[in-house]
Amino acid sequence: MEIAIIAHDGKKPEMVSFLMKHRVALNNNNINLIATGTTGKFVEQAGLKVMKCLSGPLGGDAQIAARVVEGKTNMVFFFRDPMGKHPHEPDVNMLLRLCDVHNIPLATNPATAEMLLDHLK
Ligand SMILES: O=C(CO)COP(=O)(O)O
Repeated sequence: MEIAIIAHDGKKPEMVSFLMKHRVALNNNNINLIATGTTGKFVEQAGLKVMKCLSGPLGGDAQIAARVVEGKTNMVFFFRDPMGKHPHEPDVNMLLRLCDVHNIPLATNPATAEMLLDHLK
């Protein structure tokens, strides 16, 4: 199973600590992580294996949206910063919309992501 992980800058530390907390569940369920570029770097530095796309503003959200459409990504954890403005907001909205179009579970905060992971156990 493939889970896409994306975090805006203000949420990257939260994403890393979320993944570290759940690394055993991620391993046990054979989950492959894919991430936007900078989120992926943070996660790699924490010692986890992750496939990296381009950075979000350079099209990383769009690359992940394409994987959702193609049926390659099964779940998306997108920790958005509700306080921030982002130049690539249209890409972000496209990804969220396509998750709904294709009925792909989407968590925009750690509490929801935890519930989705619990469901896999
Ligand atoms: O901007 C993002 C999502 O919209 C995240 O991209 P990065 O992981 O490259 O910072």
